[in-house]
Amino acid sequence: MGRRTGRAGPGADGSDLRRGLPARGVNRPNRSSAAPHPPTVGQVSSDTVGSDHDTFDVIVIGGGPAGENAAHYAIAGSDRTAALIEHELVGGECSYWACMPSKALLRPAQILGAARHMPGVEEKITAYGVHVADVLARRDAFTHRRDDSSQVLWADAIGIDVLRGHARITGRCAVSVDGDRPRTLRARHAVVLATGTVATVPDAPGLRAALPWTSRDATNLVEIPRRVLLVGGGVVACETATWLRQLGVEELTVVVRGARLLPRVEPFAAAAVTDMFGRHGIDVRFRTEIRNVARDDARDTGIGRIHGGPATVDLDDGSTVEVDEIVVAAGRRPATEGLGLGAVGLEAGAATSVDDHLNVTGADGTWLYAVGDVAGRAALTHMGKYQARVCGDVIAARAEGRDLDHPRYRATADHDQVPQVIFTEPEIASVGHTAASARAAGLDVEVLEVDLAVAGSALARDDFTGHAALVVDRATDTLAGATFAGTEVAELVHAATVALVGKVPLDTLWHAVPAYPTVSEVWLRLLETRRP
Ligand SMILES: Cc1cc2nc3c(=O)[nH]c(=O)nc-3n(C[C@H](O)[C@H](O)[C@H](O)COP(=O)(O)OP(=O)(O)OC[C@H]3O[C@@H](n4cnc5c(N)ncnc54)[C@H](O)[C@@H]3O)c2cc1C
Ligand SMILES: NC(=O)c1ccc[n+]([C@@H]2O[C@H](COP(=O)([O-])OP(=O)(O)OC[C@H]3O[C@@H](n4cnc5c(N)ncnc54)[C@H](O)[C@@H]3O)[C@@H](O)[C@H]2O)c1
Repeated sequence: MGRRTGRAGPGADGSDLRRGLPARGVNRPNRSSAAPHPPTVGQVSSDTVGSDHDTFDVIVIGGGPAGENAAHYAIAGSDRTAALIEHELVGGECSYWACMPSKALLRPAQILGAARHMPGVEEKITAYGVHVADVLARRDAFTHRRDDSSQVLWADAIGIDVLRGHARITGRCAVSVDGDRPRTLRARHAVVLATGTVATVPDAPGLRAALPWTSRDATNLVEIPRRVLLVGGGVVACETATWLRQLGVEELTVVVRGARLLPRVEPFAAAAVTDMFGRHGIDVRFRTEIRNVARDDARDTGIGRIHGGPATVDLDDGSTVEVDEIVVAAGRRPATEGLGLGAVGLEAGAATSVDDHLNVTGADGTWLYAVGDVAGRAALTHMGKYQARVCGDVIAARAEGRDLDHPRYRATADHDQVPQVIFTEPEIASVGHTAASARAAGLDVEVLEVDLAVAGSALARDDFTGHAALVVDRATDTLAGATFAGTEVAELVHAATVALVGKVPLDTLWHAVPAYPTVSEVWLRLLETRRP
């Protein structure tokens, strides 16, 4: 594809310029036959997927949410060209294997839970659980059954060339791509690493040979094992335990190396999830690791299918558990293996770090950037897309000779302003510091805490419970962090993010009056705790 002019200018986010296309994947999927069908703009042909141009203004390696947005922002409103190189599916981990399928699996049981606690509705559904086949079908609709053609269509429509194959840096501004048509590309302005992370499997004897599930199997499950051993106590492990139990896993044992679940959230929030696991009969073993795994009949039966016969797992608490599947959720490592970092003086296969312009530290000059999980900051889709927007804007500014003396050219939100929602039962929505991390960072903080019990929460559903905490920096009387743990609290966190990023003093927040009767009235209760 050659140079183009007159493209749409940058919007607030990559998604809003997918004009005329069904929003999907990391943004909003085209998920039912009722959804609009893509118009016949920019038909993708084999010529488009792999053009003959070898020089691009910008080369992005990795077509996940971060890579897509970086490419988009770097060229939007200009005649610059971009290549987006992807060795699997355009849309990345988030669209097919992580955020989208996992949240699609979790939501139906949440709705059922709400209905079960709503007089006038509960009488109709008490006896029923989720309909597993329909839940899996809805999940498949959200992941487009791992067909990325509409993502490619979007890229093509806005002037990004999608190249299929594994990319490797071969020198400054030089990238080779293997695949059907191996070629070497050159970048005029920038190369962006957006390769994400891959799941790690601990080195316990017999574990790898047992072919355990990783998060890819758990999010794309097609068979529901009756007995599962889940390894890990982080976000992936806790969300996975939630949907496995909801979908009918009968015996679920969670092996946690540390002393608690979710070590990076407020202790009260982690304790609420632990309590809920207990109530659902999930057996959580803290300070425990796998000592040995034996599985005679391990077979690669495919993603989300049970990988052979029963496995016998010896744990270092002296117990033995027999299960039908093992799920490993024990963390991830940056996808930098075989990426050629060694060719430009960086450590081959190692993690990268970046400065606030998203330039890779240790690289010679400003041509090499990293965004998303591989950048080593917050491993979250929204933060990767944010970094990508900053990175794309920086590339554009440098290409056009503009100076970078403007806040939009620095990824400052990566520092202590990161929001996250953990979609467990209860949900945990947080931004910024916990009380402990604030104190560890040297802040003098006051913590305001209340239970989530206002008219809005009582009206929302009969079993609404939760707890909220604001971490207040005494020096500025502004928020350093906020955590909400409770029923459907996800949407509460953005108000906290705005207050934190905007450095709104608490005296000013008093005048931000929450509407009645909404769950947001918890803000009033929190501020009331400070009244003399
Ligand atoms: C189970 C699970 C659930 C999650 N849920 C959430 C959630 O609810 N909310 C949230 O914010 N985050 C969530 N995350 C995290 C989220 O998935 C990541 O933060 C996000 O996918 C990172 O985007 P990325 O573009 O940096 O990388 P990725 O999405 O991993 O994309 C990287 C792409 O690069 C490609 N690639 C890698 N190396 C090469 C190469 N050498 N050549 C060509 N292509 C290459 C890969 O194939 C991939 O498509 C979840 C993660 C998991 C595992
Ligand atoms: N809703 C969301 O925002 C969401 C959902 C899923 C994942 N994510 C993000 O994806 C990233 C990856 O999440 P994750 O949960 O895979 O990683 P993680 O690093 O957060 O958690 C991994 C856990 O596994 C444990 N562990 C490691 N080795 C072990 C072993 N040998 N035995 C037992 N336990 C072991 C660790 O102690 C840790 O608690 C995180 O940044 C997370 O925030 C976000």
